[in-house]
Amino acid sequence: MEKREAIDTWLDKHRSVYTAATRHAFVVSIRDGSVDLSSFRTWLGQDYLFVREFVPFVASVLIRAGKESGESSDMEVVLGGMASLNDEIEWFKREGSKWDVDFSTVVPQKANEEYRRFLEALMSSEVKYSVIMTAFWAIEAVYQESFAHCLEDGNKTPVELTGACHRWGNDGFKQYCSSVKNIAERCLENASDEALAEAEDVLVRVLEHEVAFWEMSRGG
Ligand SMILES: Cc1ncc(CN)c(N)n1
Repeated sequence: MEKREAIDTWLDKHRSVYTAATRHAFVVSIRDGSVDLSSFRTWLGQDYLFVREFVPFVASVLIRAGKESGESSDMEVVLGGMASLNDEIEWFKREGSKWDVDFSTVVPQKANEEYRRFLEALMSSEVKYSVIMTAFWAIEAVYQESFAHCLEDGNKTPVELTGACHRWGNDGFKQYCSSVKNIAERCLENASDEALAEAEDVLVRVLEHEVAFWEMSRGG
């Protein structure tokens, strides 16, 4: 296998789960305007909790990028992601008021808890840098691909939801995801067969968690 293209090779191999994660019925319903607003509110509350758990995960990626990468630009890319998470949390708070979602009363649902436990396990120092970077890319890329789809030509996305779509569907976020992917690909190029197998497994598991997260938002 051409290691440089590991991620794209895996995406081809696991195309059905990748499509399930990036073209989920919940996302498609935003794009075609049929979205159930109570599902959107559920997603908003649950994702706010997720993002708060995601911050320590990204902090651990940042530390690893600073210590292990050998490339100073890795740390800058992750730091950019950290800065946008700060804005994201402020955005969630504004949206919570707008949609009347009181985050202090939101209880994490099973899919959210399971995703959190998965993130915690990835924060272990035992997990290889190439594996954690692959996971990090996949988590961000699913949102980028999903919400960009809601902004593509022919969309009927309700105007009050376009803010969410622009948050992850904008070109700057796409560029950031591409930078994270380049880091992951560079690491995978030099990875052992064992690390490659772990990275592929983690990639699929991220996609499965993302599908479960959308399902949960729809009340599934
Ligand atoms: C579930 C989930 N996955 C990814 C992201 C993008 N940081 C998010 N906000 N929520």
